[in-house]
Amino acid sequence: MKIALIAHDKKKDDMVRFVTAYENILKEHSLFATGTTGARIMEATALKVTRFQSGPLGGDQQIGAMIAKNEMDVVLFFRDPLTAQPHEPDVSALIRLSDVYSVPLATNMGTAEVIIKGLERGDLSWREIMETRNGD
Ligand SMILES: O=C(CO)COP(=O)(O)O
Repeated sequence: MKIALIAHDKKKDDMVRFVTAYENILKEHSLFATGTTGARIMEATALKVTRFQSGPLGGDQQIGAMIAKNEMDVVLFFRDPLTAQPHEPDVSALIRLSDVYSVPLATNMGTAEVIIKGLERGDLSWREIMETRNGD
């Protein structure tokens, strides 16, 4: 599965704790991240992450483009609901596209835990089945 990992600045410590706790599950998947989030994850773990631009410089849009091509299976986006973001339109666009393509999206750690446990159990394998069918 292709998984996007994104965290606003005040949520980056939470993201590092999260990926550290679930490193064994995440290492089985292809990971993508916005620039600074990806750098923090790679500093803290042995996970390999494909990094895009930093969020304010277009990283959310790059991940959005993958969603629009149905090339992203899960988005874990630890948003900071208490701080205004200069690139709020990009954040909203990413969330909107996840809904357009029915991509499982967590915007906080509680939901991310549910998704990651579902991922481990195979609850999201329908996405791979759909990809195989669409590729026919
Ligand atoms: O701003 C972000 C998402 O909207 C995250 O970007 P960085 O990971 O580069 O900090």
